[in-house]
Amino acid sequence: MAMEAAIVATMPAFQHLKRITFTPPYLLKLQKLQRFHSLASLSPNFTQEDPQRQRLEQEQQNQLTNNNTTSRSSSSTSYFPKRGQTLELVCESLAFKGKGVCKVAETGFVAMCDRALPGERFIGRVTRRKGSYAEVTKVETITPHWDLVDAPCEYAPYCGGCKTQNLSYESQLRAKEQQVRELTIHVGKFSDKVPEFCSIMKPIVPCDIQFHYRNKMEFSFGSKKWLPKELLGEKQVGNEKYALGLHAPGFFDKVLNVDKCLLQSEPANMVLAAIQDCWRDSQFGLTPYDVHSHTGFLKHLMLRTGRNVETGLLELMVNFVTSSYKPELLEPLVEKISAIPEVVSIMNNVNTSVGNTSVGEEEYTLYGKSTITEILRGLTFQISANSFFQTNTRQACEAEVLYKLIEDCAGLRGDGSQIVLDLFCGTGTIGLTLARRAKHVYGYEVVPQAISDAHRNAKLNRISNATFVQGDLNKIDESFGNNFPKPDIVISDPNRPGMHMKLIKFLIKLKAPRIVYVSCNPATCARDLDYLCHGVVCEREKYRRMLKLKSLQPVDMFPHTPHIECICLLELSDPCS
Ligand SMILES: C[S@@+](CC[C@H](N)C(=O)[O-])C[C@H]1O[C@@H](n2cnc3c(N)ncnc32)[C@H](O)[C@@H]1O
Repeated sequence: MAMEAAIVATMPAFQHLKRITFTPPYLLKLQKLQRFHSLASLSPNFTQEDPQRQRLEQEQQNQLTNNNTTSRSSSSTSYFPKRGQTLELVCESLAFKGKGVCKVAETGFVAMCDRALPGERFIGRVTRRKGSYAEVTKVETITPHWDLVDAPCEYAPYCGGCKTQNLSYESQLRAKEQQVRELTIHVGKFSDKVPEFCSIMKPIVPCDIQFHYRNKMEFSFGSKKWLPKELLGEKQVGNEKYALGLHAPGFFDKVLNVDKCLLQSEPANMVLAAIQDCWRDSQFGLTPYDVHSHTGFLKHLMLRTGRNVETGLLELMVNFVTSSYKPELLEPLVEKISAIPEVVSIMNNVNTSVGNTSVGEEEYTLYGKSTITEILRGLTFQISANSFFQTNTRQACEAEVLYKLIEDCAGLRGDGSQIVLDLFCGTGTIGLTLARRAKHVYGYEVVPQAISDAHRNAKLNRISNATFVQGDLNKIDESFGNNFPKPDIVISDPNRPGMHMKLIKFLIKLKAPRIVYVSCNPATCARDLDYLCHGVVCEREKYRRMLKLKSLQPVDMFPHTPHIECICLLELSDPCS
């Protein structure tokens, strides 16, 4: 096995990649016409040349175009509004990243608009052409969307996090379910005309609490405060233009200052308020990092909430990401926040790069311990600053919805005879919860800290039948698989870009009886399901269909945001092959 210790997951280009399935001539024509236009980037991790991304973008574009042409007159094909033109639009549904899919009433012309919600009639201004549709910004609402509710958060109209807070929760769920269904049909190429489709597509599982569910929030320090239009004329002097909060949508260099976030825990809000109260005080000499001049000290503030295993009470990790190691500068902040009883850990990640990442090259403990704990399906997990842990405590840990569904899909017999391969294992949460019923679990993950956490978590829970290996699953070679026995069950839980073609090829060739694909991006999920279930041709080799989609279960892990989690069960179509 040649797994490299590279930390950065990249998506190298694939030459020779094409689908086995037949493309009808009208689509080929359409694709030719649209070759130079592409849909909004799905993920910053994709490179421009990546055929996997290009194909997904093309499919999504076709999806929009196809849906569009079936419900409108032919006049729209020649119609294209100019940049800057205003249009009266009606939003019909929500698409990827929560953008509203909107139409011009007379022509059926499609425009995508951020923050447009289903049912809303509005005036939009064309900002750019994207293939066969336009991107617009909202100028004025004529009639509001259906199922309008008051957004409890004062920042909701501006903040990029909660885009649908003023849409009733039932409507949010409907929109998410519809989006998963559409992507599965149009990108995943699964027919909704076959009788089994209804039993495959499960209704979305709601989250029974819609606020204070996030156990991790990352805020940015910025040298330019983002202001709403009505306050733009106000003069800001000295440190008043500094901000700590969330990036305003579309502005990498402007930060919306926030004093609290309704998605995080109350103690996390206390910490945020305490820092807001003093960090601009000129006597401390603290400066936010400026993304243009690359000067300044404070980059990010990460707040993680866990639970004390003995008492069940909340415990908090505060992580300052700075551009250099100067602990004396952080001392006044450390003194203030360590007085909050829930704060058990204050960390400092030092990141000297000019990039925006919050993972430091060096990590220091400024106060207390270097990890916090959480309880999940009866096991204790220690989580360090940079390790992944499911962000919705309620759905993952308290109500145990997500992990119970994964366990049910894995369907382990429980006689201790089966091998589990846990791809993208993070701190080992899925693998360790399954280890109790398995013979052995093999986990793979790129972040070294997460692998140390996984080892520590196995030990902590007295689990000895689990092996965790650090490596980049985007860079596997032919020898991957030689170091573990053939698995009976594969769990794959990648982050938003989905699986690399190398891994997809490996999984098709592996012929494991069961794959549980856990995804936080229904677009890349649909693409990967298509590859796994319908086959691909890659580097002139054919990888034929081997797997059958048995169930697809959306779970709402992120109320008020556009994100959707899905658990998919795939089984070998012919176990004897
Ligand atoms: C969605 S998380 C899932 C973690 C874990 N399964 C859980 O439920 O806690 C995705 C994980 O994949 C890891 N990852 C991302 N890219 C990777 C790559 N190229 N190779 C291996 N692991 C990767 C991330 O560090 C992260 O821990």
